[in-house]
Amino acid sequence: MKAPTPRGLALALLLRVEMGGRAQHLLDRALDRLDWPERDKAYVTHLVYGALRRLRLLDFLLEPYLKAPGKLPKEVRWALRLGALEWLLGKPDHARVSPWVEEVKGRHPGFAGLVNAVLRRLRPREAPECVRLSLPDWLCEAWRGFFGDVAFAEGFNEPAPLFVTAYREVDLKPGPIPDSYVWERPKTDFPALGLQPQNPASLFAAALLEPKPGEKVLDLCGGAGLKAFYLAAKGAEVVSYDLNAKRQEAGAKTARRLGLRVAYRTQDLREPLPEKAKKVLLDAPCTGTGTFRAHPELRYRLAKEDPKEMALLQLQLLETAAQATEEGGLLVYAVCSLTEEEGEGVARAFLERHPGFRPEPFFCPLPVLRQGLGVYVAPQGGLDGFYYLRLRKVDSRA
Ligand SMILES: C[S@@+](CC[C@H](N)C(=O)[O-])C[C@H]1O[C@@H](n2cnc3c(N)ncnc32)[C@H](O)[C@@H]1O
Repeated sequence: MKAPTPRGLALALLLRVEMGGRAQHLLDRALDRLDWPERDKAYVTHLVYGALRRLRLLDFLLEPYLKAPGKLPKEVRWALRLGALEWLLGKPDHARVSPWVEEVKGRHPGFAGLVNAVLRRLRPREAPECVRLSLPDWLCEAWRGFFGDVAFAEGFNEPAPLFVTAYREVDLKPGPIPDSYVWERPKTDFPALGLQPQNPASLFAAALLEPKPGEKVLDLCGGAGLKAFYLAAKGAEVVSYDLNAKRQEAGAKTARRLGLRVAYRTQDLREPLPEKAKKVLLDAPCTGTGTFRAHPELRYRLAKEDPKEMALLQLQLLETAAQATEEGGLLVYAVCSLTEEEGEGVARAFLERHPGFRPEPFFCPLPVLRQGLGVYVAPQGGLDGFYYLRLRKVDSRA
């Protein structure tokens, strides 16, 4: 069988994303197995992420030249989108058109002429803002209403630096908060170097608990325990709870490799916990609208009702977290989402029912998109969008 070209691999991966796969996972798996030069791997990544991040805009640019784009063979449609992406990014015709025509010739020869003609005819076209940002209209409008402006979403289209949290002394470029660094080499066996890939906005949720040596901390919805690693490294005694035992097993392995002690317990957190602590972190499941940079396909899969539905689960989990917080203690609620419902909406509903908790102010060293009861972090400079609410339990009777 003919070895795939980087363009051919990008086409194949995009077809799999269209069938429901996750781009990041598919790319990692495919590229790990290939001994291609880094340049070629980076090109595949650039094409896959680029096409998904600008999908609505690419379809808008192609629209005047295609009668029924939905009826084209899927590979032809992706080849057109990728050719349009390279046009948008300023690649000259001679380096852009014939390579995509060749890819199509090998798969659907009858469409090679069409691809050639369309890619040569592309012209600038003024797109509405939500199309330019490749956001679904419902989310774009909700963001415009809540944040006043949606321009921040352009941050999702920036290339993502790879951030790592360091559990050893390292000589790397510092990230935007302590313990966070930028990894500028090819991916590697990170735990062997005392490193854990982690977005600084995610790390900051754990830092907000200000963990002290010997303190007991509950890490709720801890998943593999990425935030638990940080808390344990600061000397806290961490118990990490999650529903997903498989994720926890993988986390326990990484914790051992990093030389950190984390206790894992598997439980559905809609049920009360058997223990309490002065410090509790709830990193709740969410719609992930702050992670469109790393997961560009997610935006096309969400429905308008999802944030509201997710907020109901988040409130239930926050109830468990509140009960597990000792009087005088700190409770941090975090989500990697930027919707009103999952952030301020949850905060308002929770505080109405729990007058014994009050928001505990904090300084946010990351770019702030909006501040209310909690803080929304802007997805800028490679940061994921996040919402944090820090609460103090002042009276356990109320
Ligand atoms: C945002 S992720 C957590 C990421 C993790 N804290 C980290 O830093 O890597 C949300 C987690 O909530 C867990 N989860 C969802 N519903 C749950 C439930 N009812 N009870 C316990 N965990 C749940 C998921 O398994 C997932 O690991």
